[in-house]
Amino acid sequence: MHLTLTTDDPKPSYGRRLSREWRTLLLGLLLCCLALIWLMTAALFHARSRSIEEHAQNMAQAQLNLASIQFEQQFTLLRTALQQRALEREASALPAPIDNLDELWLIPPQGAPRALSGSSNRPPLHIQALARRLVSDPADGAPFVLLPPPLQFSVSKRIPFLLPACNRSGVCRASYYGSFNASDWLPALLRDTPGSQIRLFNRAGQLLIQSTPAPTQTLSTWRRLAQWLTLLPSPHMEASAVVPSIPLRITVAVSTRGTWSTDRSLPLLLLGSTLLSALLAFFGIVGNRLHHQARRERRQLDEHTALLALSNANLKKKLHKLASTHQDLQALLDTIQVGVLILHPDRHEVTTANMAAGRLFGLHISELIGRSILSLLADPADVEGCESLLDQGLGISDREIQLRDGGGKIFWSQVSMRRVRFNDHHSIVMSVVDISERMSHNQQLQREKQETERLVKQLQEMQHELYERATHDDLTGVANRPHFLQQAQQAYRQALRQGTPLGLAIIDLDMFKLVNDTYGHDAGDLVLQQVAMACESCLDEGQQLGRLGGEEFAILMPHCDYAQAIELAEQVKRKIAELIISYHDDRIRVTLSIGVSCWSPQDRPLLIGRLFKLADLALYQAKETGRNRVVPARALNCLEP
Ligand SMILES: Nc1nc2c(ncn2[C@@H]2O[C@H](COP(=O)(O)OP(=O)(O)OP(=O)(O)O)[C@@H](O)[C@H]2O)c(=O)[nH]1
Repeated sequence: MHLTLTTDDPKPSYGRRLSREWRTLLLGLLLCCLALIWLMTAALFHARSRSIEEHAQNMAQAQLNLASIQFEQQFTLLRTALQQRALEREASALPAPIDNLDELWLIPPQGAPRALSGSSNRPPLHIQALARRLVSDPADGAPFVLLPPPLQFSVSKRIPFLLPACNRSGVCRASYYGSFNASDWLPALLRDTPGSQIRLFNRAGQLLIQSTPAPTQTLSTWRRLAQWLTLLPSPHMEASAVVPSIPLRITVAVSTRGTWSTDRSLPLLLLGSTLLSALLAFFGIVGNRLHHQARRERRQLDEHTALLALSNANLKKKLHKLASTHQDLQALLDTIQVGVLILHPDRHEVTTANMAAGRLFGLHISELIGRSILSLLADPADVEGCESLLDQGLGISDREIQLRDGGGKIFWSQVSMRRVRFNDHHSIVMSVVDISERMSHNQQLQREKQETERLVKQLQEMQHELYERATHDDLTGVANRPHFLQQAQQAYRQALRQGTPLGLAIIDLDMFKLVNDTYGHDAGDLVLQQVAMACESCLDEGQQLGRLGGEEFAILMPHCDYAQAIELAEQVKRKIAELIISYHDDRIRVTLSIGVSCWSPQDRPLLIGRLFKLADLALYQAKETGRNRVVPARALNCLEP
């Protein structure tokens, strides 16, 4: 399975990148091997150098031994010369000594003397004369100390390298310097040769210092000069020996600085150059990759820049178009007398508003823009409701909402909100109509309506009361005579239409005058109320009780024939006869006399008054026949309905 990466920018395949990494790895390994080889070479070279140094030190020691022998010979000659000169001076005058030891002068082989100590820069006459004499005759016969000329030796050794083409050789050169400790022999020498001069020559055999020091001062002066002469740049090898025949210590110092530096630094240079090459190769590879990457990124950046410029131009065009559209929209909105606000779909902030909206809220349009519409809602419940609806993307249609204007004043408004797409952007268009005046009228109307409803209700109650008063008996609450007669007329008409029977019973309390006379009129009223209630309790639905006047009542019984009417009358009579009415401490009992009449469909039509007349005749008959009785009208032979 091959993995193929496809992008707009062609990149090397995975296999090619892998081989490049392998090449880099192999190059690194090769450089490491080379560095290892050069390290081994440096170690071998260092070992060889150590052997050469040992050889050079042996050579120096041998030269030192040779110098010791030469010194011994020189001082033997010196002693002999001194003894010979001492004998010769007995007959000749000694040259004027140089008394001032603090003034030491260096007399170069060619040139003017130079002060080594003291304050005078100009040499005195005797120094100038001495210099002239020494230049003309350096081998003057005055006593002198001669240091041997510098010894030089050289060693040469071939140093093979591992690489066949590289044959190198190292050369060691060293200079011989001598110093001596004159603490023992120089005072004795000066004592033996009083007034003598000491001359100091350099390693080329040229006279440097000529002096006749006092014994006590000469020691330190000469030690200082000797130290000055024996200064070495930086000795690395040192050997010393004591000349056995004279109190002289000879020190040989061999400077190797600069001798082996070339050969010692060569492996280090090679190693450094190898490491530097490795580093350069590494940084070259990395730099190459970075360069390619930078070029690729630069190309991508250029493409992105071009795309950005293109989109920027398009954006400018759209912005320009949007600005002109916005101006048109603003002009259009300003012609509308309804407040219109355009809101951000998510933040619900006002982005555009017309002048009518500004007037509604008492704010300039610029003050409205940026405000959250939720901050303009006065009722927290509306805030929650509107926020929920807007978040769900739903709209609001003609909702009556209380808004708060810029001064904090609350006014009623009719608000509609709808999410629209305008210029490829979603927005919420909100229309606001001030309905505070209408709401005030509505509230006034509502109040008036409530008042009217209250009055109507009161009127109805009064009407009902009037009706009740007009149709019902004040004392017993049953239908009064006119209303009962009216109802009897209607029931009769209905019986005629439907062809159903209609029963009528007229009831009269027996001996009621006696009740009034015995217990009083109030007791009579109570009896009338209790009798009416007892009679009503015996009635079925549709049957009607009425008070015809005084102690006289009547019962209208639709759909009842004679038998049913008589049965009901008997029931009422029994009920009243069993009724005991308590009045204070008295127990009052009354009876009824009832006359019953009935119209049947088989009968011929009659006036309702005739039916009453028949019942009344029957009642009269009941009174006449002993009271507490029910007498049907049909029992009266003389009467026909
Ligand atoms: N307490 C009271 N008495 C009334 C009322 N209306 C009529 N009366 C009395 O009822 C009595 C009727 O008496 P009467 O007509 O003589 O009849 P009665 O005494 O019942 O005798 P009979 O009918 O023959 O049995 C009268 O005394 C009236 O004053 C009323 O509303 N209240």
